[in-house]
Amino acid sequence: MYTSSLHSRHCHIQRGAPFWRPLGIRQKHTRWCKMQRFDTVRVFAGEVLLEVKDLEAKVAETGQMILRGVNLTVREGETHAIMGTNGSGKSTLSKCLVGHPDYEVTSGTVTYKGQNLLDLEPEERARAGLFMSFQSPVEVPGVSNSDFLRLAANARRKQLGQEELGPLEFYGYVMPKLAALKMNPDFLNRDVNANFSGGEKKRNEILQLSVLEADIAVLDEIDSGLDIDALRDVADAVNSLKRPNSATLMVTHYKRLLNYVVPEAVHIMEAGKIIYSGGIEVADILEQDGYEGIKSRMREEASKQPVSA
Ligand SMILES: Nc1ncnc2c1ncn2[C@@H]1O[C@H](COP(=O)(O)OP(=O)(O)OP(=O)(O)O)[C@@H](O)[C@H]1O
Repeated sequence: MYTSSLHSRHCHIQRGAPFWRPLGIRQKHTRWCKMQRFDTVRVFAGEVLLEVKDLEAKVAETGQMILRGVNLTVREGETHAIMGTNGSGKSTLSKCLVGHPDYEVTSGTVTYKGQNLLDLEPEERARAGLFMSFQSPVEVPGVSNSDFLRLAANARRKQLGQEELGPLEFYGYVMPKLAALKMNPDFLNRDVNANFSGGEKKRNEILQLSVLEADIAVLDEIDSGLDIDALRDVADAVNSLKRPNSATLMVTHYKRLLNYVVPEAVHIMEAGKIIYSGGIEVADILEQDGYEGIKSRMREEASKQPVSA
């Protein structure tokens, strides 16, 4: 267990708890925690990895506005889940983060490890440790998975100042990763995603994440189309790839993924904005009462807010 998760337990504040308990693990974090009034969102010590502020974006071709002011802060060691109705903009947000050319950011900022992410080309973002798994990964006939993965891994290693891997060295590097993901080594010889089943494509996405050793993994519906065993394998793999200084941002419709990859924060998107955030209980409300349950919780909380003079 790493420090941040240990600390998160100490920092898990229940509504009505009389006082903060001094924690003494990391003074800086303690001070930061004391400034916050969190309910059940767990708080971590890590530095801010990704900060999205007032992000607005449109479809480049049609000009249709999709994101209408997204705010999100992700710290090292955290896992966040983004949920929301179909068409609310979850995938668009993910794709804007990786610089997908279909979208144009019209205002707002995205800071990643202190630098302006929006200034970077998509491949620079990937080399800097930002990874996105797509809902429908593309097939690349004629390019073997091993060549593709080795090229991607070497680009990232170069960025990190590490030695590039030759074909044999790469084999030694990737085999334990395949084993950890319970993937057949045949995956390496097949063309990228070509004729892969839906579940195989999802596993292949996670293999890419594992090979790239990304610092922030944006996983768009990584659970869709998986049977229960595959869901567990993929979730185990995602958990095993977490590091104290990395973070995971998962888009999902279903609580079942969050039973395995437990997030510190769950955000609800609607009409291009995050309208509500909380802890895992948000996913529970959604599962039990749907989006009306979230709205009713929002109304309840609003009614408890003191009316300003
Ligand atoms: N490239 C595009 N061209 C045209 N419209 C788009 C494009 N990308 C997204 N949209 C539109 O933007 C809206 C948001 O789409 P997005 O895929 O981000 O939603 P989502 O929340 O991920 O939905 P789902 O849960 O169904 O995957 C939708 O109305 C969609 O039709």
